[in-house]
Amino acid sequence: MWSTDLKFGHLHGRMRLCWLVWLWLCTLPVSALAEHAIAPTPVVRVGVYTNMPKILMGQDGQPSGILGDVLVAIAKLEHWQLVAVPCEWQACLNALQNGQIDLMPDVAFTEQRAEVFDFHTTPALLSWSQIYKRKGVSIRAIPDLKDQRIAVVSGSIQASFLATMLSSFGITAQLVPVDSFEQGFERVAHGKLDAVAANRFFGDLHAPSYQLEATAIVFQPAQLFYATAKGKHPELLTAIDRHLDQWQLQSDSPSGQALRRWLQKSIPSVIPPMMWWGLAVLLGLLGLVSLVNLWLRRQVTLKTQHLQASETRLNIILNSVDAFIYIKDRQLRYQYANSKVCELFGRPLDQVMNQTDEVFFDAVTVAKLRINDLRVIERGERVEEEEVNRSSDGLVEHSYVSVKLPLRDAEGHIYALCGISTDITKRKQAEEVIHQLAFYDPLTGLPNRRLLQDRVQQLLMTLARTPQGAALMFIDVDNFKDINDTLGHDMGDALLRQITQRMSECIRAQDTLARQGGDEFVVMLVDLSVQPDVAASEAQRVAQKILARLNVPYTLGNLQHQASVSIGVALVDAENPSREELFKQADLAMYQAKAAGRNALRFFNPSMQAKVMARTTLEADLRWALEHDEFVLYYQPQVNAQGQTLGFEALVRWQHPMRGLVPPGEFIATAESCGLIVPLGRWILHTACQQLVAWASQAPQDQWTIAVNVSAQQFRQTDFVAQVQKVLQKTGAHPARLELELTESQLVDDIPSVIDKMGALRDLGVRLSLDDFGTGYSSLAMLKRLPLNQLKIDQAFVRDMLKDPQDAAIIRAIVTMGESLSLDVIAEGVELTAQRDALLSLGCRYYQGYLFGRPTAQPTPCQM
Ligand SMILES: Nc1nc2c(ncn2[C@@H]2O[C@H](COP(=O)(O)O[C@H]3[C@@H](O)[C@H](n4cnc5c(=O)[nH]c(N)nc54)O[C@@H]3COP(=O)(O)O)[C@@H](O)[C@H]2O)c(=O)[nH]1
Repeated sequence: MWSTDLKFGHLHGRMRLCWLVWLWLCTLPVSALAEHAIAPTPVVRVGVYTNMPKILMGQDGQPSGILGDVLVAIAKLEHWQLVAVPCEWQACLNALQNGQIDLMPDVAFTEQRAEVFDFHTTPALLSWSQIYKRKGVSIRAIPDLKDQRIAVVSGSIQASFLATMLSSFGITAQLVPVDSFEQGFERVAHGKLDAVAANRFFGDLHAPSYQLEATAIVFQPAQLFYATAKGKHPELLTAIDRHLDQWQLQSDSPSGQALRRWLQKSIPSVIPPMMWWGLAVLLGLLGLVSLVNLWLRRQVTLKTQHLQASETRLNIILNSVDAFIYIKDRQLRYQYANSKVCELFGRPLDQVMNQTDEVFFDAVTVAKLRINDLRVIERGERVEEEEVNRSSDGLVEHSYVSVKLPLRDAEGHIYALCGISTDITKRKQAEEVIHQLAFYDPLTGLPNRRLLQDRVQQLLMTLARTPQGAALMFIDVDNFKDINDTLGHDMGDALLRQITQRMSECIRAQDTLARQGGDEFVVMLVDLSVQPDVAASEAQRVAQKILARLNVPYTLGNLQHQASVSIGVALVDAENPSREELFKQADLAMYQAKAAGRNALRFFNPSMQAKVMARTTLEADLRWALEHDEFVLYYQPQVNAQGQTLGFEALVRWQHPMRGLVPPGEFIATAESCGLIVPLGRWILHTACQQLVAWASQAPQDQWTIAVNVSAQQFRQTDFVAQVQKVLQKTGAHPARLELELTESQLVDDIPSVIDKMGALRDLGVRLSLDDFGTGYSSLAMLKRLPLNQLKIDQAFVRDMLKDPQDAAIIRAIVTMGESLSLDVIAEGVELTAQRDALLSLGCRYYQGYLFGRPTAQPTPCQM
């Protein structure tokens, strides 16, 4: 039994056990050491600093103290030649790391130190720190440290551990740094400080000589080891472990002897029994803590190894999958990128980290990515979308399917997003090729029969909802077989390509040109007029354009070749029975065109065909009529309430050599649809102005006005104002005598430019009248903005005003409106005196109608 144990003789058995557990030092029969073979004596340089009673330089120049004696005992058994190298603590550790010494005793294990030093496994000594106080200072437990001045060795483990412990208890104490335990003990002894923190070995040994007392405040249990530089001397550590393990089992081992020898020196002869009790409990606890600590360290090591292995495995997986995996923080900066992402960006990971997409993609891509990223980061959505991303130089484009998920912390806050993207560029390209092959003709690149059928089906569905005119044209190249047979298939292909090019120049972007196969093409025209007649003539115009364009000779190799096509047209409307029926109709019409001698156009519907033919003839006749002065102007008087003639409306007639006098209702619409209305309108304006000039020389005609109808197309001409100005200048007509009649429908589109144009006409001095008023949608607000002089009540209201009170009410409203806007109001179609009287009673004072005179070639004033 060693002397300390004797002092515990009165303790309870379990406490003694704790004490023994904690004090691991055991003994081993010396005979066992004889098993070691005697080898050449290696020199072991040992760092020795002074930390009584653990380590100090012995008088024989060998390490001394508990750890020094243990080492000397091991060295003897291992036949090491110990060379004690004196040094200060930090210098010793530096020397060990630099290889200037081989072994260092009294080194507590920490994770940081384990990075640069190796430790053996069985602790050489267990220690703890304790607070020692001056007599008279009242420190019994941790709370008593509040506001005390406590010496701590600067940079020591006690200093940082004590600071952390106090702050975790919320206790403020003044920790005063000192250079050594001796200095700390001295300053406490002299009353400059209240207490000192030291390791228990030093404290127990020196406290009595400084008249200091150990307190019950014990902290920071530590396992002390011999350490070597990392990877340098495993054999030393193995040998130390071997002996320490053996000595644990021996009652009188060298380590036990060393402990007894030095602790005996340190323990004062008289120790208060209560102190022993407290100490025993504490030591027991500390022993337990040490064991738990040891176990925890093992667990931590195991867990760390496990985690490292997991991380390595995960990295291997993440870097080997065929996907782009990345993590972006809330500022959308990359915080992780697997090797596929780094390859894509052409940068190593450290140059990807903390960068945003601006560095890697072009502006359009960045904007699109940002929208999705913010949905994840800000709204916590899981976003799964196809992305087309272009590199920052705009040269490389890839398609991806991307899934982005929010990453949340333990409290559920989103701190990042994780994205997984799969490159589907090749798949997309393959799909595109498949789509191209499935829906497009390889020779011409045009939609094939399948896509055409689909588009026609879509059209029929659209027509069921939104009425519009449309037409299907079957176009077959005349005698194409002969070209193939005589010039060869390559020439035939070349011709088909040139025909394709020319036809695509004849249609609009919204129309479809398709190749059915062989020499058969189909054009689907959309957005035609809802009126079948007009739609037919629109389709006819396109077809004629195609016929003319395709009839121009082709260059095939060295040859000039003349080709033509036959076109069959079927009008499409909501009534069309089915797509198949429609195709049949167009096909049939096309065969009729062929039968008609080729290079021809035929409509499926015979009556439509007749109408189209009639329209074609009419157009040609109108052109002829204009060139050969077959148009004449008729004049109808406009009068006031007293029946005085104020002017006339000019109304065009066609003096047809065969048909006689043709009224405008039979040709104005055709003239409008074929654009002939523009030159015709110019002629009418010019003739009306000439009439004004003819009247200008004598009264009362010099005061008469002429109202001229202006068609929508005419008015829409950008130089219309200039045309009017030119006619006025050329004829010398007085602008104030000219009145232009516009209709409401002409004014509704692009109102600002209409107002500008009307303003410019008013500036010329010309009067402006709104024709057929009441049939359109003019609002008071719009009327207010138009620089008008007159409203002309549509004859439909006048016709029925005597029978229908609603018509009378409308007329009254128009008159009131005119008055409030300071506009003249004239009623047309006045045939009866009763109508005139009723109009007058409603406030309308200007009239036009058969009651006052029919339109005549010679302007004839009212005779009433
Ligand atoms: N762009 C141009 N359009 C013109 C021109 N000349 C005529 N037209 C337009 O043609 C439509 C038919 O005109 P018209 O057959 O001449 O009929 C006009 C009158 O004859 C007719 N009218 C006049 N008084 C009566 C009446 O008491 N009863 C009755 N049943 N009909 C009558 O009304 C027509 C005048 O219409 P409006 O122009 O609205 O004043 C017609 O829409 C003309 O606009 C032309 O030169 N250019």
